[in-house]
Amino acid sequence: MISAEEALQTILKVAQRLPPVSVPLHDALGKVLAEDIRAPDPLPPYPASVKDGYAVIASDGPGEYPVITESRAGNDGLGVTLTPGTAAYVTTGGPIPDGADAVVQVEDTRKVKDPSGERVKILVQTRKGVDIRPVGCDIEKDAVVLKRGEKIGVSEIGLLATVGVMMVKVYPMPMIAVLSTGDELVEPTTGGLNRGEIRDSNRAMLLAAAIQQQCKILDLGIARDDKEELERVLDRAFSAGIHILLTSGGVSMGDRDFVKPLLENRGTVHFNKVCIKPGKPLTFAEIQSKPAGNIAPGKILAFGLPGNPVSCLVCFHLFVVPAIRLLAGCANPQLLRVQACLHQPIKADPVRPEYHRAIIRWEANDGSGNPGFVAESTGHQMSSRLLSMKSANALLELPATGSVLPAGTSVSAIIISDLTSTSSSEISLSSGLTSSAQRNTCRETIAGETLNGEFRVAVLTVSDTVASGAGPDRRYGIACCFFPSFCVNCTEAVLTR
Ligand SMILES: Nc1nc2c(c(=O)[nH]1)N[C@H]1C(S)=C(S)[C@@H](COP(=O)(O)OP(=O)(O)OC[C@H]3O[C@@H](n4cnc5c(N)ncnc54)[C@H](O)[C@@H]3O)O[C@H]1N2
Ligand code: MOO
Repeated sequence: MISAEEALQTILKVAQRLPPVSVPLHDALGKVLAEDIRAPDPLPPYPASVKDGYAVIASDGPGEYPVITESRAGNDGLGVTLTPGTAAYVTTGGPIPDGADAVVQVEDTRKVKDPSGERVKILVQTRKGVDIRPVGCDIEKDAVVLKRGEKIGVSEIGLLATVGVMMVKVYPMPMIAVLSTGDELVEPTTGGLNRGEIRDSNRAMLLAAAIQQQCKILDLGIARDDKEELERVLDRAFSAGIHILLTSGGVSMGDRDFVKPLLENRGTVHFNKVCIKPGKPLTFAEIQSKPAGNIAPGKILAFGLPGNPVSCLVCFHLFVVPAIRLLAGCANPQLLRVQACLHQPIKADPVRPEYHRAIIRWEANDGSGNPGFVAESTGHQMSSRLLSMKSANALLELPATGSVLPAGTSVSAIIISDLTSTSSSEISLSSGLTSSAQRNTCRETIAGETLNGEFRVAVLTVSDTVASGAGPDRRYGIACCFFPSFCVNCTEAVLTR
């Protein structure tokens, strides 16, 4: 049996980045950039005011001056040059008129009533350059603002909008096909179960896990423990343009465990047992797909996941997630690890390194007197008990010592989900709320319409500079914050002036 590390290295050696594609800015969120992005122009493109106030000539000093122009955006004040003894009104981000070399914020000035024209009293002495953003001070012309291999998050979307990139070259997310195998399996919609039947949980779970990783999915349903049926379903999947195949069940020692022999027959099986608990019978194969219709041939990574639901999901996290990341262009496909102190004693397995399901949260005192992560076991760890996976956000890596690790022991924890949902601050805050229903449901009335359990966010850019085309609009970045998948609702919610 190979180790988890050897298994992962084998998978990562076989996996290859998918060829890049160009996608609209909206679809780039969460993907990995396949090109360097340069700024075509400097930001700001003109010397811009940092404050609402008055552009002045610093050496003029305090005193009363005529306001000869206003510069708010675009062409305002164009062609007007400040001469000694004059000032210009400017707003934050507005272009600094020629001749001016400093800005005095409005709080340090007083408007002077004068029927012959607008005048201002400058109350303070300023210095050359104060409250002016020189050309290119945020981004220099031709600077590389984003590099190939960087993941596109919300701020990266803002940067792409800033430099005017609306079609982005990215690595696509893989297409994953999911098949459950087993004569005992029935659809989750089945009401009463007959003897020997269980509802198929793995397929719904794996499809959800693939969606969570932003992958495209193909649901292959349930295949009976029948060699011909399995061959039929899988051969169809192999020519459907998929990049990853996930089967669950039928990889152990049963007389009808047909998945392994079929993968052997169709491609190269790299390993079929890993020394881990749970997940021992994990099988990994490489299949070369044949061209079909307009689908080009390619390499398919086939994972024969164990049927036990926990083993199946743990293997997905440990091996499939890094493979997805590599295919999707991630420079570092490895999983995130942190150290966490055990909340209670845990007995380690004597033979196989264990991936113990736990909920970790940040505590002001992790037991050592210092702040840190504390890991609480999800209870009984049998690989059929899916409840041991519920709410788990980490897999504790316990070496196969067979001994009891006392409470307070610091162990490595692989992060498998968002940590924010179990932060200790949230727990103490929510205890002050009257009911969980109040916490989870947003009731809002907009123009007489009641929206239950759904937020609608409208994003509007209010800026003369942006409206005149003189500055970049970063509303895409804000919309992405609210809608991680930048869905259709989002684009509907983005308004322009
Ligand atoms: N003689 C041996 N038997 C077993 C060994 C072994 O080394 N020698 N390994 C055990 C380990 S470890 C695991 S894990 C399981 C994995 O077996 P399979 O991958 O062949 O899976 P099945 O036998 O088909 O099913 C196992 C278990 O999981 C349930 N299951 C299967 N698919 C689903 C599904 N889609 N949704 C919900 N539950 C599912 C199934 O009913 C079984 O209870 O093998 C051990 N045996
Ligand atoms: O490896 Mo199995 O997944 O222990 O139950």
